[in-house]
Amino acid sequence: MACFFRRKIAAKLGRALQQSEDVFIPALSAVPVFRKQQSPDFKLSINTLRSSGVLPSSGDTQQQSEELANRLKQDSVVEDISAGNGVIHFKVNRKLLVEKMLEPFGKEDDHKFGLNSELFKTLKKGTTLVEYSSPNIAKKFHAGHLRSTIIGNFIANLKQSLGNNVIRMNYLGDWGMQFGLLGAGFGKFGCQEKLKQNPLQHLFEVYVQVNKEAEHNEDTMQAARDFFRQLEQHESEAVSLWQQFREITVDEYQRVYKRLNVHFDIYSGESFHQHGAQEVVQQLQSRGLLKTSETGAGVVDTSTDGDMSSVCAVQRADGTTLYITRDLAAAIDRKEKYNFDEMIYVTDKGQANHFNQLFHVLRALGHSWADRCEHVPFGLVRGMSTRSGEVVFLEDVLNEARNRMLHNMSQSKTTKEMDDPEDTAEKVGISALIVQMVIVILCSKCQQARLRLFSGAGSVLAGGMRILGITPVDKM
Ligand SMILES: NC(=[NH2+])NCCC[C@H](N)C(=O)O
Repeated sequence: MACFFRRKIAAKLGRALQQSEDVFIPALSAVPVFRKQQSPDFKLSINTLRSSGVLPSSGDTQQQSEELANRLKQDSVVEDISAGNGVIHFKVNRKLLVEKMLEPFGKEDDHKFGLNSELFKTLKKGTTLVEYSSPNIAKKFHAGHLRSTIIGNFIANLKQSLGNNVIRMNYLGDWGMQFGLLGAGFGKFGCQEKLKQNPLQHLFEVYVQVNKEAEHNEDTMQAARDFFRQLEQHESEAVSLWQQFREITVDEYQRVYKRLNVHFDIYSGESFHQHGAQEVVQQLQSRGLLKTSETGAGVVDTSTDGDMSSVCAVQRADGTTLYITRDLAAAIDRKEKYNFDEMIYVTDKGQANHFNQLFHVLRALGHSWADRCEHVPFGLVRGMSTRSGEVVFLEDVLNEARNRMLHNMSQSKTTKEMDDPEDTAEKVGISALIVQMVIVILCSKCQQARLRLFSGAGSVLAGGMRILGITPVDKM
């Protein structure tokens, strides 16, 4: 696409100076996007033209650029031409830019765009399990969860388009002491009516209240411990309350994920792997891999020299298992159930060490497929907030995106009258949210690979972003 515009500008220069357009191509460079909204698209270097003999090398470059710029006229391709210091700036026609960007999409079947290339045909295809989103019941759905949801879904879609059999999994934080607190707190502060009306909000409120009380009330803490013990021993009353919390949460999330066009094949969770976690500890023990730390915790040596300089704790001193122990059991269970060829975990980079340790211990247990497990980390983001305050629920973020778009539409002179502005705002607002996150990944990958942004996919997306007026909130 950049080629098309570069040629057009070169031809224009060729006509003005009565030269072959080819001599101007090396002097024309595309300006990386993301600078300023007002920045030009292409720059012509007067110095390059002087050294290649197109312009005389004597004389003032500033004057040369002004003279040349004055001889050029705007047309249907170039909408603005201006002289800078030793350069001429060109801005191309916005409508044409969009048309050119979208052109390749129209040529092929929408869903097959770019997938008919030889490279893609030779890619190995298999079963890919992608685990993403994975919020914790009764806790905040934070910015990291939102990113995981969008990036994970993007990866899953990409893998699917490439011909893999994709399993989309949500691994809920549905186990642990927080349920002891929630179980104990629900008896005091809970209300079935509110739970039905606004489940996530109500569970969160109960959780916050009971936490506050447990801070200074030992009885509450004891009640929480008791409730969690009852859960671990599968006592029916405790289990049925827990089950209700879980089901209601999953239903609610499913409803909200729909707005993002996100779905999961499986809602798994930490709760499924309590038993497996104990088994993992036993396997570690029987292989002589389980050591006892000074505090009495069960640990695995993950150091390269075998000197315990780095260890992974898998069991508390009281015999209970941890987050990572459940992850070990979950990974083994997924391999047995789905026999994946690769597994991808999408979380913020704060968990990078957790996943390194996870893969390390899996290998130590003889699971060579751990080499085909991958953690896709993304940068941590500052807390999310809406105009009405800090964000707790995914739904608030989506509503905020829609409302801001609705507001922008009402402010814009060019917005035409619409049948259903709310619906349009929903689609454009949520798309902006998604594109904004995806572009950040692509940009960071482009930069890592030292690619210029104004090339290939980067340019299409970055151009689209610029037209939509979206700026990435932060860097990866
Ligand atoms: N298999 C995993 N550990 N996945 C990530 C789970 C994320 C976790 N629930 C959290 O909110 O931090």
